Amino acid sequence: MMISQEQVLAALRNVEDPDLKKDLVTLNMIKDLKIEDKHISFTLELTTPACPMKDMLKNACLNAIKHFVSREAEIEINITSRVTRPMDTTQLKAIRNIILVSSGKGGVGKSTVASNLAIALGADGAKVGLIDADIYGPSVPTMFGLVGAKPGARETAEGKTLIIPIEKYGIKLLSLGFFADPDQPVPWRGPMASNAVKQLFNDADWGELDYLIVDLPPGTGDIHITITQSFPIAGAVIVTTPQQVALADTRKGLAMFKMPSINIPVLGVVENMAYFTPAELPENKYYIFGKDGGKELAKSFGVPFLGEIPIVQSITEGGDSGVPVAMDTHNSVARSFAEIAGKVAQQIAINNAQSAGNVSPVVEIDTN
Ligand SMILES: Nc1ncnc2c1ncn2[C@@H]1O[C@H](COP(=O)(O)OP(=O)(O)OP(=O)(O)O)[C@@H](O)[C@H]1O
Repeated sequence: MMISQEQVLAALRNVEDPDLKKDLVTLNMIKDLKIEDKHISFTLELTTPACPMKDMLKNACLNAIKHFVSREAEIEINITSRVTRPMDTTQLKAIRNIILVSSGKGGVGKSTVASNLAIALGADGAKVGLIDADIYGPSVPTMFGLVGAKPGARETAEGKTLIIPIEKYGIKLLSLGFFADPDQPVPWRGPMASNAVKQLFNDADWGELDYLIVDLPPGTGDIHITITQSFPIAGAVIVTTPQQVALADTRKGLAMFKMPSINIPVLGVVENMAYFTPAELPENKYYIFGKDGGKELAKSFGVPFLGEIPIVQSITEGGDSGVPVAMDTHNSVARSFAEIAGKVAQQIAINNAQSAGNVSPVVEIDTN
C-alpha cells in the first residue's frame, strides 16, 4: 500500500477547527508530515497550549485518515502550539498577548482570578507573566508567598537598566508591591502611579511570553487609561460577584472597555463567589448572593461567560499561604480555573485569527 502526502492532506482538509471555521490544512496547522509505508506522523500545531479542543481535534484527524486514506494506517500525532498575537503590535514584540483582569468593585476576587489564571495557563505549557498593577493594594506578593521580595536588575548592552521579574511556580512576576514598604500606605498617585506601571512593562526583562496577565486596580481610573492607551491589549477578563451592587459596578467597568476610545475586546466574565459549598456536603450549592448574575450580565453585553468559582476555604487559604489553589490540580476549583484559562486562550486565538483575516468575521459567542 502506497500512501501519499496528498492523500493525507486531502483527508485532513475534512477536519475543521470549530473556532476558526476553516480546515486544519488551510490554517497551516499540519507540520512535518512524514509517511513511511503505512506509518504516518505529523505535528498538529495549535494556537494555544491551553486549547480545550486538543483531544477532539486529534481524534478528528485520526478518524479522517482512517476513513479517507486507510484503516490500516498507523498514525502518530504530536501536538505543539504557537501562540498567536494581535496584528497591530510594534512594541513589546516578545510579549504575544496582554490580558487585563479587571473588576468594577474592590474585593471581588480579581487578584485571585489573575493569579490562578496565570498558573492555569502556565500549567498547559504556555510562557506566562503576571503584572500586579493594583496601586491601592497589590496582593500578588501575598498570593505567591513573596512579601518583602525585591526583584534584581541588569544592564543591557545599550546601558539600559532592566528589572528582572521574580519567577515563582513557573510564572514571571512583577508587582508594585515589590517596590513599596508593605506596612506603609501606598504613596502612588496620578502620573507617578501611571509611570511606575508603565515601567513594569517597558523596563523589565520579560523575555518571550505567550500571555502577560495584568491585575488592574478595581474600578475605572488613570491606570486603566494609561495601560489601554500605551500597550496593545489582547483582551480583558471581567471579574464580578453575584450581588446587585457588584454587578452594577461591573456593568460600568465592562462598558469602559467597549467605549470607542478604548475599544478592548472583552474576553468574558468570571463570576467569583458564585455559591457556597460546605466541604462536608460538596453536592449542595447555596446561592447566598443571588444566582446567575454574572451569566446574565455577560449575555446582556454579548460577551462570553467564562465560568463560576464557588466560595471555598481552599481559595482563601491558598491566597494567604502563597500557594494559589490552581497549583493543586486535584482540587475541583483548580479544574474550574483550568477551564476558564482554556476559554480565555481560545477566545484570544479566535480574535487573533480574525484580526489576521484568518476567520470569518461572524464569531459565535457561547453565552450559556
Ligand atoms: N471564591 C473565593 N472563595 C473564598 N475566598 C475568596 C474567593 N475569592 C477571593 N477570595 C478571598 O477574598 C479576598 C479578596 O480577594 P482578592 O484580593 O482576589 O480580591 P480583589 O478583587 O483583587 O481585591 P482588591 O480590590 O483589593 O484588589 C482574598 O482573601 C481572597 O483569598
